[in-house]
Amino acid sequence: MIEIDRITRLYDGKPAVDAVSMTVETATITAIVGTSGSGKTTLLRMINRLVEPSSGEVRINGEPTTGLEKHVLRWRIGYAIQGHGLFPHHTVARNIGAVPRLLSWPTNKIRARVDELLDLFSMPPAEFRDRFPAELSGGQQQRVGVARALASRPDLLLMDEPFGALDPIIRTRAQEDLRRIQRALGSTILIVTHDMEEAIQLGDRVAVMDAGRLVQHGTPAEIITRPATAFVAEMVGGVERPLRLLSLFPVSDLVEDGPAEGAAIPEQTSLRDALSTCLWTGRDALPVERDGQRIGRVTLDAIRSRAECHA
Ligand SMILES: Nc1ncnc2c1ncn2[C@@H]1O[C@H](COP(=O)(O)OP(=O)(O)OP(=O)(O)O)[C@@H](O)[C@H]1O
Repeated sequence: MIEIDRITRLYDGKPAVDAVSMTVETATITAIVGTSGSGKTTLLRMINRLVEPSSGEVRINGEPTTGLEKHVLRWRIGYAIQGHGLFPHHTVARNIGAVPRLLSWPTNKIRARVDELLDLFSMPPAEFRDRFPAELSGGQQQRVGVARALASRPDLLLMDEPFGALDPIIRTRAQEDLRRIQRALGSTILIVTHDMEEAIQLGDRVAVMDAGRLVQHGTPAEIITRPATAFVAEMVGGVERPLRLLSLFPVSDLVEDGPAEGAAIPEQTSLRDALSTCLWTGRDALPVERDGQRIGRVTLDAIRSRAECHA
């Protein structure tokens, strides 16, 4: 568990981050979202002490970060940034194994960890281990950057706009990969983004920053249905709120008995995609299946009631 306790950073007497407190549970993703200049990067960098707090403290599993040497802290906290920051003259394997090597892991353990991570990121080790960063696509470089940050099994992974440079299709893939890998490894991740869509897709919790303050911290559904301030409501976006809400839930939440015509959809389909299918095919109910077996239906009416944000 990571506890951020009334952490503040002043520049020229003015707070860039103003008494922010937040608890991050182990094995979850928290997305910090806010407009430019709201203090997201400063908050993130105070956690690994790239920026020293003016006041307040951060505790990792109960231990204040001020009690740890900075280099030890950097090993325990992975850091991935936009533009990946790979060493250009080192192979993929050396890049990923950089921190484990500093920690004097045995060579075979480093190699096994590098291969495990490359497999998880869908980059076959035999093909990619010995390449140099310049021989990779932008998306592959970004994956190696994240793999490197995860290599030593850090207590926490900090990510600052890691997908900012990727085109929209690769970006969606990268988000899905991160979610899958985070679940597989049980990693604890704090990710900074200015994109609310990314925050609600990726975060178990979303933390909204405005002018250095944490204005709301909750589940994506809470942020969408009960925005704490006008600023949060604006960030979530008026007309898109119902669709964003529907994207968070699978069809299995609303399965009921009853007739429905046409092709079935899998139960893990999002309600947003089910709505699109209803509208696109002109049906007001869709059969739902699990492992190829029909388990019931979902209706347009049920989807519509779930989409109500009560704004
Ligand atoms: N080293 C510094 N010296 C003076 N002011 C700074 C410094 N670093 C950040 N600031 C100020 O602190 C505020 C928060 O900056 P920060 O980079 O944390 O915001 P951000 O939310 O990450 O923005 P962006 O999305 O544009 O990166 C800004 O007003 C910025 O100008």
